[in-house]
Amino acid sequence: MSRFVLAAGGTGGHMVPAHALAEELMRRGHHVALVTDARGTRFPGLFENVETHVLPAGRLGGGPMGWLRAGRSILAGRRQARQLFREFQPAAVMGFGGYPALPALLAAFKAKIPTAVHEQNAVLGRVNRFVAGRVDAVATAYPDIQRLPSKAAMKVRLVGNPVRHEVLELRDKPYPPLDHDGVFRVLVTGGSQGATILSDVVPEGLGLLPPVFRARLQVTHQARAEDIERVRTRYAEQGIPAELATYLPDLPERLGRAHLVIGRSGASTVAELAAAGRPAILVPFAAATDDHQTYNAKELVEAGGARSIPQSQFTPVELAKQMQKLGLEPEALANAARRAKSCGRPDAVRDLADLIEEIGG
Ligand SMILES: CC(=O)N[C@H]1[C@@H](OP(=O)(O)OP(=O)(O)OC[C@H]2O[C@@H](n3ccc(=O)[nH]c3=O)[C@H](O)[C@@H]2O)O[C@H](CO)[C@@H](O)[C@@H]1O
Repeated sequence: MSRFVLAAGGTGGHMVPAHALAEELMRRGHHVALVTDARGTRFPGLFENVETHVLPAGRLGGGPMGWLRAGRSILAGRRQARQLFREFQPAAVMGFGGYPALPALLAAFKAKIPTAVHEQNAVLGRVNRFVAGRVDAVATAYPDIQRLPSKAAMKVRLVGNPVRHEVLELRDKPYPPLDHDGVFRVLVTGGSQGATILSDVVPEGLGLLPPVFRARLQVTHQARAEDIERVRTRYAEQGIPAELATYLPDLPERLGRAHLVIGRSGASTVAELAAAGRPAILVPFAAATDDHQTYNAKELVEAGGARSIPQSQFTPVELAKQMQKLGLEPEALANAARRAKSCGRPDAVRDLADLIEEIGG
């Protein structure tokens, strides 16, 4: 039995994989403490049974004054983290990105505690890039990782992104039955926030498909609250049955029934498509840092499980064209589903837990 500290910034993208690892480590009989910021304590159902420490954390950048402020709060955070480590005596510290991970990792370096980071995206994030040269291991979600400092190249361990067990269970179920003339289910999702561009383009794009195919469509579309009524009207005008929601708590179940997904390529969405094996048309969020969503989509695209359309070229005509290129026939789609599934990494949590045990051992 060992003691481990997980340090993660307060957004879902960082907290969800950290939580999955915490559960696995506790299942293995270890003690776990979480270091995060105030936002990190506001995820219902996450880390409720885990000792949680909130540290001050400064954002990097923002001009000389910004750096000064960040420097001060990082130093204060590092002091608190060192105090925590003296009491908790962790065997290893793992960071998941986000600013609150930084003071904890800096404190671990100073105390000579073994460290690792996990990167959810295909481009190393700011904090992970900053510490990559000093940590003992860099766990990645994709085989090809951008902006990795060369001195960290030897430390990389490909593990994948943990996904919810409801999604993992889809891996053992077949691609949903699809007849040449049966219902065709499309799931449209813009990530945790929804995406207006999907609302503007998808109803029109689906409306451009051949009428016999259009008649088979059944759409679930997750949209931003301000877009919902407009999108509902657009589907109704196209004669396409569509269910609209701002957030789908039962997304895994809907993913299980979907024949095709149209969505953003946030780290978790991509991991879920690969875990479940669902073909997709992806529209990477153009303003994402270092264009990381384009890189996130790359593995699925290269495997033949998805097609990616740059946001600047995402028009109804292009969507209809890419859907036809992916193939709308049951055989082509089942084939794309298999290819997507080949990118899945269902053992991500196990491999992450093995890694932290190894560096802390
Ligand atoms: C705009 C932005 O900065 N996005 C980033 C954010 O993505 P964001 O959090 O928006 O998107 P992700 O794809 O990573 O995760 C979305 C998660 O929400 C779930 N879901 C979504 C909609 C819904 O109705 N129901 C539901 O359960 C999905 O199943 C998935 O698990 O963090 C990711 C991980 O760092 C990054 O890759 C993204 O670039």
